[in-house]
Amino acid sequence: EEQEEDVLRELRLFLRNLTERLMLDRRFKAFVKPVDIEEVPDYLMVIQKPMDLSTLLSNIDEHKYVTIKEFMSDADLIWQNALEYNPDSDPADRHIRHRACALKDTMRVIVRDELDKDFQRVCEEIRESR
Ligand SMILES: CC(=O)c1csc(NC(=O)C2C[NH2+]C2)n1
Repeated sequence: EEQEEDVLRELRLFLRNLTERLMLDRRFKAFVKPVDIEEVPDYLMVIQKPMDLSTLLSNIDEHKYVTIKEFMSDADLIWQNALEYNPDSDPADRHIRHRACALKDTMRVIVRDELDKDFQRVCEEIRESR
């Protein structure tokens, strides 16, 4: 009903704000756009489910996420993919892994500190009712 749509509108506002803040952070520049398959032709041989911050933003606008858990499943792909694609000990791999870990921790801290637990539960109830 309408009150449910009010809740989901507020969730989308939170998710857009979170995603936009991550996109503005210089550390996460490599995660803003999809990996360019022309530049990195082997990427799709290693990574089954590519994800990036601009794709998250499009998904939000397409009402893909009803709970924070669903959003975090996609958002976690970004840093998980980076750790998988960059496993070596060379400095370039270590550098992007460091940024992937910073992305993971930054997202979790913002969600823990800024998303109300009761609000999260209301979103879960809506998902279970559909
Ligand atoms: C988004 C992502 O995970 C990404 C973009 S470039 C890259 N890795 C490299 O450019 C090389 C460093 N060793 C391979 N990883």
